[in-house]
Amino acid sequence: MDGKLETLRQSLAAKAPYRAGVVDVDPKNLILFYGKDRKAGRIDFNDVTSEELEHLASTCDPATFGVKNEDVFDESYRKAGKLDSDFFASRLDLDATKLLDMALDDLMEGDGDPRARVEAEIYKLNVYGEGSFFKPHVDTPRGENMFGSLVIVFKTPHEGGSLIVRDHGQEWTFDSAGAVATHEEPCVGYIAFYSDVEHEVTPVTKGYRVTLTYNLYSTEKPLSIDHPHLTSDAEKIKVNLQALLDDPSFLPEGGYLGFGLNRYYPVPRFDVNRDFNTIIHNLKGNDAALVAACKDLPIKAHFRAALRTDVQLGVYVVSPMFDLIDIPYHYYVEGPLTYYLREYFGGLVVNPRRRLKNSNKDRSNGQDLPDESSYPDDYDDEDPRPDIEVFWVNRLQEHSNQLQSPVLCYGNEPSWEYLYAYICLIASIGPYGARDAKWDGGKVQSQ
Ligand SMILES: O=C(O)CCC(=O)C(=O)O
Ligand SMILES: [Fe+2]
Repeated sequence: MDGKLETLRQSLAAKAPYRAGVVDVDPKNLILFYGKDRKAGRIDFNDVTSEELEHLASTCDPATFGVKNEDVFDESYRKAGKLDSDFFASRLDLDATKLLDMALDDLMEGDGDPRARVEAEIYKLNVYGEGSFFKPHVDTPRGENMFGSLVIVFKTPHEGGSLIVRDHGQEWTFDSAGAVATHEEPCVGYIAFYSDVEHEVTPVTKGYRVTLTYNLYSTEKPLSIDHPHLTSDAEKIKVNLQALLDDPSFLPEGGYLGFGLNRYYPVPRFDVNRDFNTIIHNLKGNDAALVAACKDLPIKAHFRAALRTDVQLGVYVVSPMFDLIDIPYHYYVEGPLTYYLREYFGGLVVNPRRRLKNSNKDRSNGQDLPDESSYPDDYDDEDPRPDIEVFWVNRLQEHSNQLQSPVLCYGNEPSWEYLYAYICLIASIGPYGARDAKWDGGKVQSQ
């Protein structure tokens, strides 16, 4: 059973969250117009002088960024020039370059033409002179369907200004300056990444780095999850999950499986009755593959937010959108948060950590989210009994107790409308031999 579980876990692991490269561009498309008054400037990136780049840089405003809902100017965090989209027009034709087709093939899961499901909206022009940079941040979500960001780097003489992307403890560096410098033909560098991924721009050490940023939205046509044509990743997950379900020693009486999703999803901040199941249309990468696999198996799965309300006591899974950050202070002083989550927000206690009676000693060996499902007789009566026991197939992320991780507070735009929620998938399975059982999640409403 352990071997099968490990194989399944491996197939669920997050894939690289970005795609970068260089594409040939028709030289006619490398023209940029810009200006904030009646007299517009024009730059031809096929043959650009440093005086022209200096003029473009001097037309820019100092770039600000968002810390929570405040627009902040702080050159120790972000030093760059920017132009809002009203003040420039690029002749670059994204579709003609085919770069989105290449990038999205990897980033989107599901059948059909990924390009047809994505809209790219021009966002800003940035100019990084010598000593400019942007420290680690996560792009601010501007809608539930925003799933990615795209940065285009023009071929100008410059050094430094690499994009570093960090995800699930891994780090990747894209030296866009080097990549465009060594490409003979007229070209641009590009990097597309999921917008919930942490990234930074290292200091430019020479010349001017000019970029265009785009927001990537998924359009009306989501992946056809109801009749999924399983991609090879989804097929792998399905086969591995099936093997586990076919094992008589795995949850012989049936129960709940929990899957921590790999990515964060934007949810409207103020909609407390949010049904998380709408994220199904915007799933990214292996999260989409997992859901497609579940749809193809006798598994009833539902999205929930997981909040670790008290490090000692375990996890609450709440149904509607719930903004932990905005919980009034008196909730904490008048009673345990768990009570409110349970009474008012449809929260369920999941696998509280075990403590010995009359002792604060933690029996779970420091494991935050224990997999075992037995409750011993010496269970501390003051700890809440679980509403449901969940077998976590893969562990929830470290920061699952916060709907926003610290780095998520640094965005590229102040916004309080959407926030990235950490969502998990809770699935019910029947006993061995009859896995096709009905969802029976206690207070969890089936959708
Ligand atoms: O200009 C770049 O390379 C990236 C800029 C960025 O990360 C942003 O504007 O959010
Ligand atoms: Fe960014």
